[in-house]
Amino acid sequence: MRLDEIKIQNFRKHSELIFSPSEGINLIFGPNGSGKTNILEAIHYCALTKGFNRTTDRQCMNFSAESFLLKSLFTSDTGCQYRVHVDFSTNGGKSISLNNSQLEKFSALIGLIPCILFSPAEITIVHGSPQERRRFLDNALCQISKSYLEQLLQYRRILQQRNALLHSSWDRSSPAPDMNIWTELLAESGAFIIKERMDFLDEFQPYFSNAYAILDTGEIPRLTYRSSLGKALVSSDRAGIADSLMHRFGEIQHQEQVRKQTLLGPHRDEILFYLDGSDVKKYASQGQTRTFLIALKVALQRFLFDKKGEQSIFLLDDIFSELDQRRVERVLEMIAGFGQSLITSTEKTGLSFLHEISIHDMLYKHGDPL
Ligand SMILES: Nc1ncnc2c1ncn2[C@@H]1O[C@H](COP(=O)(O)OP(=O)(O)OP(=O)(O)O)[C@@H](O)[C@H]1O
Repeated sequence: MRLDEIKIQNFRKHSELIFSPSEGINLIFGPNGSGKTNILEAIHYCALTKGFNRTTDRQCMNFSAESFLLKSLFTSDTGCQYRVHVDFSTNGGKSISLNNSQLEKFSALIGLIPCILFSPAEITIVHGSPQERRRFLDNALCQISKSYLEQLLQYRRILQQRNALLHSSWDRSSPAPDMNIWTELLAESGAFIIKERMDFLDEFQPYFSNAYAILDTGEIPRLTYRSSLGKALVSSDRAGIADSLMHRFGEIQHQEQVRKQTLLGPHRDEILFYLDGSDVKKYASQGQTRTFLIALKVALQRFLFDKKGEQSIFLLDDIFSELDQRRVERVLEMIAGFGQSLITSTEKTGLSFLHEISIHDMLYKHGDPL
């Protein structure tokens, strides 16, 4: 997949900007605060329907505007063209269209335009709460599999219903009458998610070990899934996981009624990151942590390609300040010739294999309306 063009109107710092990146590695350079990251975020919006981290649509709207508009054109490796328009206004909310058809569900876009982000803020994947690591895993899986995305949305709906039921049941000595139905639905949907996540980590591990070994030698990295079922998870097939969940829900029924929330399931699971057997979150240096993160992302690029047969667009924010020169060179070697990448930097590098473009040359001046 490659981005042919993006037109940006009233998004973050940019009132009007046009950018037509080349194939290969594009380096966007400009001074601090000139809006380079804002451009990557706009591309992220068009590919994955939202900005970075947990920013809201409103935060992305230019301070002096009432709306923003992003118009993008992507071409797949097989030559299919996708025109994605994202429109947000304070009155009308957000709408997204694909090839001029309004999307009823934004999730329909997920997976169509594979896109991977590496940014300094993403360090929360390693240092943040378990939720951040689950999000990394879910985002990767949702780009690979539509059924995973649908099941995840379904699971969230069931969880919400079950929690509402736990919350509303006034009689704590016995469960609400239809609680069992919701528990069964949750166990079934949860088992699907747990199984997919465990399979993903098994398959992804060699990709990750390879990428890490290219960036840093010596340590052995490992990714492990820790289910909230703990030792109660006795089987790794889907039906077995569902049985284990049902059994355990029976055991913790009283606890759940007292705490009024669902205490078990993929929303409580954890992904652990290790280097030579030590927890990365607790023991790794800053440099090791960043290397771990970039290895995760580069590995994901290869993994998505093998799964989907489509190259991902790689957005790399600020790698020059995040990694030392040797690691940056290795990353560039790994991504060169492998799809389209967009990198931000305050300086030109002069490297011949990069397409270097100043942010000032993208600012819209005169001509056709955006
Ligand atoms: N909603 C918004 N409206 C207007 N300006 C905004 C908005 N959100 C962020 N900005 C401005 O965008 C600028 C930051 O842009 P960005 O992070 O893209 O810069 P950058 O070129 O990547 O900088 P650096 O090199 O320091 O990483 C800041 O000046 C910030 O005030």
